[in-house]
Amino acid sequence: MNNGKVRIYELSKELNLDNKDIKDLCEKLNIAVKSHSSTITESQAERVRTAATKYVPEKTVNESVAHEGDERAKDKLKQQILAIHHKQNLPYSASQSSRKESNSVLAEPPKLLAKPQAKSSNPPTSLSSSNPTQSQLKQPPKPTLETNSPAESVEKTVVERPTAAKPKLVSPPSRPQLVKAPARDAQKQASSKPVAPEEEIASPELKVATPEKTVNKAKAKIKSQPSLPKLQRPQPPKPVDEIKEEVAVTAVDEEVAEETEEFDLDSGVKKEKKLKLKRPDLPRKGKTADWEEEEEEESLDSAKAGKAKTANKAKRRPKPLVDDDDDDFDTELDSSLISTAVSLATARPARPKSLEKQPVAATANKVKKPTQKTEKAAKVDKRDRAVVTGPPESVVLSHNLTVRELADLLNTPETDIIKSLFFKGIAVNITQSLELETARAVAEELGVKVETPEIKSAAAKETEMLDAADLDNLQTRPPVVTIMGHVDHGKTTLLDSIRQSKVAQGEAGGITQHIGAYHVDIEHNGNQQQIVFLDTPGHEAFTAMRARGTRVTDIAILVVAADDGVQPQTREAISHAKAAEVPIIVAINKIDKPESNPERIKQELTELGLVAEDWGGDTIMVPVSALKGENLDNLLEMILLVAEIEELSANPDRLAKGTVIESNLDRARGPVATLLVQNGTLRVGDNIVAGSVFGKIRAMVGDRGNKVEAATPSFAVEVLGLNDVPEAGDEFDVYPTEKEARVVAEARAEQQRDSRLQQAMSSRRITLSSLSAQAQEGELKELNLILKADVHGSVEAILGSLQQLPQNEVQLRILLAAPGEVTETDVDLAAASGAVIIGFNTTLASGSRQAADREGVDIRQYNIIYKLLDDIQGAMEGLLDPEEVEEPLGQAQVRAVFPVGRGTVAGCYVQSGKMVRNAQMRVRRGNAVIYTGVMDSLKRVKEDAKEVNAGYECGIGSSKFNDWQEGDIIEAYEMVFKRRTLSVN
Ligand SMILES: Nc1nc2c(ncn2[C@@H]2O[C@H](COP(=O)(O)OP(=O)(O)OP(=O)(O)O)[C@@H](O)[C@H]2O)c(=O)[nH]1
Repeated sequence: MNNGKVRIYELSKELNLDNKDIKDLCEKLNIAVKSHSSTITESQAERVRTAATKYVPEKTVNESVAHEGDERAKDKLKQQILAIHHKQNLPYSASQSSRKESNSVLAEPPKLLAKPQAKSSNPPTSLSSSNPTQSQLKQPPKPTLETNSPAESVEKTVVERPTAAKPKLVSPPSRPQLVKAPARDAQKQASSKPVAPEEEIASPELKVATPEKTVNKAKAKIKSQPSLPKLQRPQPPKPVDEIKEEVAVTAVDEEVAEETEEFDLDSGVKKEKKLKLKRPDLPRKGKTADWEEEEEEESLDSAKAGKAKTANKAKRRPKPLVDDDDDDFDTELDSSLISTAVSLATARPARPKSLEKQPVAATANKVKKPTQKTEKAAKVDKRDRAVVTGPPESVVLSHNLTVRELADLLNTPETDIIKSLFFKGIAVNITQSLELETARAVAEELGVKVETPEIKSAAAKETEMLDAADLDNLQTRPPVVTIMGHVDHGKTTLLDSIRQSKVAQGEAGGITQHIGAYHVDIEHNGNQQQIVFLDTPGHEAFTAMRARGTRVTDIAILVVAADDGVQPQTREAISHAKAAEVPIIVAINKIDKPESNPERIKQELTELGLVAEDWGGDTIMVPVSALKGENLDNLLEMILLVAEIEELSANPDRLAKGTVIESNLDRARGPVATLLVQNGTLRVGDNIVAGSVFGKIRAMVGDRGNKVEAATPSFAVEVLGLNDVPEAGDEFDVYPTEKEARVVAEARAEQQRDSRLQQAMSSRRITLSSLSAQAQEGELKELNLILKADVHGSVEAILGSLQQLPQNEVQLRILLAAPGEVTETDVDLAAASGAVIIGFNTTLASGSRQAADREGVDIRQYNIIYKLLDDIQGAMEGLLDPEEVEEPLGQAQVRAVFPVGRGTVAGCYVQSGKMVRNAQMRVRRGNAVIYTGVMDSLKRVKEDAKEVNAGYECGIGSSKFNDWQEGDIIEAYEMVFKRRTLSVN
């Protein structure tokens, strides 16, 4: 209804008659109408309604509907015919014209294809069921909803599987899930949104190939499945204002119309209004002006439809939805309708991946080249949507994704993302994969909050080392044990004691610096058994390494000093072991000390969930003295006992695989790595790939410096022959042939290079851009560093610690961090970038010292991490601008005021400190400061004085202040510059 005017087609629906019938009636009643979209007055409409009660429509039943053989409601058929007529008309004629126009015959079928889907997805049951009006209303104005619609359309299509009986080709797909989630919430609600499985999305492609077949299939399916149209009812309405706005901008015309129709169908309310949004589906002759423009477009579109119906649609899309009943939008119904449109617009990403799987794309494949028009139209479409919707508030990023996927996720045109990356110095194309960090940077730049799924503890065992094939040939293997615990609780001493050697004595600063692996032979139950110990460092900076140690370990020994109790790293060790689901044995150490209190330790551990066996729990706790070697046998017994329970096994008769425990570049021997064999047997001559490093094992060295020919499961060996230094923590595999191994290594190296480059570029650019504002304000300082250390583990640990330093005012830039000697190249880099070189436990290659002297490069060498960190922090503080602070000098009281010339002088008594000529002074009267300025003159008796100390009288004057009063207090002070320390805020 519309300003007292009624359109013919509205009336036809209202009266459940064909437009033609209404036109006939009008003719009989002498009411002039041109077409179904013509309007008549309400009174004329009333006459038509009256006449219609007696009117018997001359209807011919369309064959295609007749096929359906649904004789249940003949009057319904009328509507169905109408619907089918419309539905098929458009695509058919479009494809016809396309055939005539071009050879791209395949361009059209997708629409047919899309239709059956759309149909099937929508609630057609209602069409064939009891409500004729509904069936009529269900006819979609255009079948091309999917053609240029992105993912959601596809999803929707798939989700809403064919359910109904007949008019499947007609019904537009409904989008209940889209309606639910207005744009910004779309991402958040992703989980609740039905997602079409890939294969289902792909199904349209298959159908494209054989449209008729598909249609038949769809029909068959539809017939066999009674449907539930009600389930697809549009969801909660959106605020009207918002709706209006979005509709006006996006003009999601046809989709809106279709949605509207569906809503009408289901709700049975306000159908006229919605129908107005709908494109009329009858042949258009003598249309009213309202329709002419669109009609014209449509004919044009039809003429080119063979290329892409989507193009037509997209072309029309920007056109605002102008209808004479705009003012009707404030109805509840229309709100719902628009909310559908909004969801479509917002939930639809710019160009979803799934778009490729849609009919059009599928067709494009066949036609070789998709029509430019389609693409262009799709772009226009995207732009429109982007304008309207914008990115969501937050997204969840869990893995690398392509530019296109990111664009989808962020609801942002791909071009914007490409542009953003370009400005970060990263040139990408739409299909290029982006690192998680890069994607995060882009998202954050768009103001989108990025959430990452909880990061799995580094300690978690990630890879199963056993394959199914190994199960037939499993043999017991020694347990791999990690000793963990707080600094100085006696880990190294314990291991040392067990090994009967003095490992602890050789350590710099008394701290274990990197993982070592040691084998211990023990007699157990009359058999010689072995335990492999991984010695992990205790300093908290080595958390990452400790986590890694846990990842390869079978049993964790938690050392707790009985005289110290549970400490932060004790807790941390427990959480690592728990994350890796590794059984824990507690060694309560230092029981030889008089102040030791094992029971207190048990109590503290109970609070952390480790309850001793003798306290009724299931955690084995063994009191030991590592220093005195007390009770160590018991501890080892317990380890073997737990190992037995764990049934540790591996298959030694296969090519080895395992984990790199440690690695470094040895000047004499080249890259060296300590490998823990976790399955199979590692042999000299094996072709190995560790991470992305290829190697042919030249030699293997055991933990006692002995040459080893083969290393069976659970054994750790140092290997030589790698062509580079692998990363500690990398897994390694042996390949049957060198060629195979090389190919794998090269592929991985390539991948890593790309990823590193991208990461480096993005982080660098991001740092620069995010810091540029501060730099402009002169607040930002940078300290460039080059870090060289003995092994990877140390590099990681130092980097981890450096990250902890506050960097809000001075930014640390690590230009290079790698294991190895400090080389001349490092010096060159430092000279070029004004960096300081930090060497940790490493030496200087020949020539680098001279180069450093020549270039004026500072090389600092350390072997204790605390010292290194202190120095770096000091250097950073040195870069801070000194702080200007007030330093009080003294206080004086005005006892008398003397006129001198034109001014006055205050006769004072210095109460504390001293008064200093030309110092700053503050004059207080009561609580108020009445003057702040410089003490221009200071006299002692009548003589000028530089300073007057406490307990003396003096005269104080200022050229700018004469208003002295008895009782005033003068505070003298000076401003001094003080070196600042780094603060967290
Ligand atoms: N009295 C006594 N002292 C011990 C015992 N075990 C270790 N210590 C002493 O405790 C100190 C630290 O021992 P370490 O073995 O270096 O401790 P750690 O846990 O390996 O230390 P980090 O490597 O720094 O993590 C040394 O002085 C040891 O002699 C023990 O059972 N009894």
